[in-house]
Amino acid sequence: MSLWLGKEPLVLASQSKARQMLLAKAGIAFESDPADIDERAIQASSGRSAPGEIAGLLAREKAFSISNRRPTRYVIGADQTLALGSHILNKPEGRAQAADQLRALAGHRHELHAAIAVARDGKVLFEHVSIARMTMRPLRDAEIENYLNEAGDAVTSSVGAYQLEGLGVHLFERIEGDHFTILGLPLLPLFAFLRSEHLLGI
Ligand SMILES: Nc1nc2c(ncn2[C@@H]2O[C@H](COP(=O)(O)OP(=O)(O)OP(=O)(O)O)[C@@H](O)[C@H]2O)c(=O)[nH]1
Repeated sequence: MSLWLGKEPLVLASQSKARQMLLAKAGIAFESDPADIDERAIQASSGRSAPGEIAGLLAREKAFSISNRRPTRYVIGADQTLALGSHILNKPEGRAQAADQLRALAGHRHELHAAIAVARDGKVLFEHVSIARMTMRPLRDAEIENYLNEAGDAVTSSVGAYQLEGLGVHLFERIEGDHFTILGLPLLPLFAFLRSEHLLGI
């Protein structure tokens, strides 16, 4: 018996290499079909400020946008929002912004709100938001520069300018939350839902 029992592969509405890797390593047959939505415009027009609500809204919008053009397919949308107190940070656009973000995060605890939504034929069947709490070490400017020299452009593909499973581990003194939430795809609640839909063989 294979692991994925769906008639057709899952559709992951994401260009995120981390999310694709997590599904692939979990043995799930899927196709990537990134949602081309304007996340910042949707966030701005939503009037929402709570990080979990923003992440949930964007995950739903991504799942909807792909589900409406992939009839009968189970589509996963995901989004991750970083909250430092009441400030919300998005993926840094380049090295300078990554350095600024790390200077702001260093010595403080921030939250990662990771949302998923599963849609089918334009209807949301499941949604969930998980939170991880990340305590970053105090960092001298020289440490930040050294980290950025070593980590390179990869820092712009993550909302906090780090890949925890890589060099990002050096930035932290405490982590509360599961690995999948931190990488942006809470697999445990997602798989519990898919199992309830008899789509998983384990
Ligand atoms: N590899 C890795 N990726 C991380 C980590 N923390 C956050 N991310 C990634 O940061 C990105 C958060 O930005 P999002 O806007 O949610 O997603 P995206 O990368 O734009 O991709 P879409 O799903 O297509 O919107 C996701 O790709 C997460 O996988 C981490 O510790 N390691």
